[in-house]
Amino acid sequence: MIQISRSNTNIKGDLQITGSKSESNRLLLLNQLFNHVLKLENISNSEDSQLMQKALSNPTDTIDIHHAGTAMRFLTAYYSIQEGRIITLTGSDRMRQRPIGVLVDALRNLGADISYIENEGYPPLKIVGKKISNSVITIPANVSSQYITALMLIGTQLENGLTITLEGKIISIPYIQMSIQLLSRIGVNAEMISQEIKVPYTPKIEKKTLQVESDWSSASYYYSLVALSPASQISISTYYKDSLQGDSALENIYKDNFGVTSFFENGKLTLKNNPEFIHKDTITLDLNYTPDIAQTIAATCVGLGLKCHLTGLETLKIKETDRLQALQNELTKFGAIVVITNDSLTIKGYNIFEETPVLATYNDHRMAMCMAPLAVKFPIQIENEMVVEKSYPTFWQNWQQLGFDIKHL
Ligand SMILES: O=C(O)C1=C[C@@H](OP(=O)(O)O)[C@@H](O)[C@H](O)C1
Ligand SMILES: C=C(OP(=O)(O)O)C(=O)O
Repeated sequence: MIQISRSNTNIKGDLQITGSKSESNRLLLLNQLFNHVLKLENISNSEDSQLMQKALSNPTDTIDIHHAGTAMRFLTAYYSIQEGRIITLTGSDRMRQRPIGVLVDALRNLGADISYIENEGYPPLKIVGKKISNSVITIPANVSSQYITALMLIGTQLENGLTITLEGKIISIPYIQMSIQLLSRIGVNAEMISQEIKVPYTPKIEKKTLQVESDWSSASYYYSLVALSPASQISISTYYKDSLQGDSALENIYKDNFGVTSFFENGKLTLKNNPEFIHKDTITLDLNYTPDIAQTIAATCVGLGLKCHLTGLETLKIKETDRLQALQNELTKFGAIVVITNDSLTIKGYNIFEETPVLATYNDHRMAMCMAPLAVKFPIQIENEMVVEKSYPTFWQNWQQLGFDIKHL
């Protein structure tokens, strides 16, 4: 457990943030599918990307991808088409509670041989790799976009390509668009028209060097910190205004709601607080396109004592933890009156709270990181702080660089 505090809000800093784990895990898998012709720069040093890399070079028949959702979903599709390999694909206790039935059903309909080792619909899986010849599939799009990306990535290898029809509400759309754009960058002309995605069979791609942009979800913690710190200015690299990552919506969300201005110059993103900004009484946002920054935004509201009504959060229950329940539990420790439903979180007001809240992290990196900015307001304690490794292993070092006092208790 750590205690994190600081004595002033005059925060200045210049940090290098690791590559996007979403871009990295897609490109690592694509590189494997295309015989390593891609040279990948600024690959994420996150635990999830390391697990992906290790899995892809692991010749054994049992692969444990721990908490890494993208790795679990993308590798399920990948091993399904590895002819002659039989794999047990497993993960952490939490991964065994994160549903995968929608993807398994789709792959089975394409002809894959996958069975459940313990509970129907959940990892661990036994996957018998085989040649898949079907090329048309319909899949519900309202549970996780990762299932759709997983199918798109292997679609490049199917001899008739793959046409995916999306059923129902499409959630986390920017992650599907990221997959289309990355495929396009390596020369695969995938397209999405309305509820249909087409991925052409692509036997081979050209050699190419690709630079992974730094992780925008990780940038959210600096947006929050600057929002809470009147005299602050923080620069983070390497980010571009024109991003593949949906969480780059942070630029507008924090400008319009919290008075944080973003300046882009030569890959450096500088965040400045506007002390004249007049906050709304209640922040209202639909975060369906950006589920991974919901925790950050809720915590920013608490730091500023603002009410909020955040919607589009139906996927939060099946992430690293039930994030809606976890947020309610933890934000209440700051006096927030929090109401949650299946897909929303509302802060209705505040009670007085006791000093130095002790915050639980639920094996969820983002529960630790979203709370850290609140330490500019009051000292906080965070349990199991190393959960951050899942996406951002140097998080606490970076906060020390910014002048935060971090004591191990
Ligand atoms: O494709 C991806 O890289 C991701 C998609 C999103 O998941 P869902 O589609 O399950 O919302 C997001 O929350 C996750 O962190 C990464
Ligand atoms: C939901 C996340 O990751 P995953 O689903 O890949 O485990 C996340 O990083 O917030």
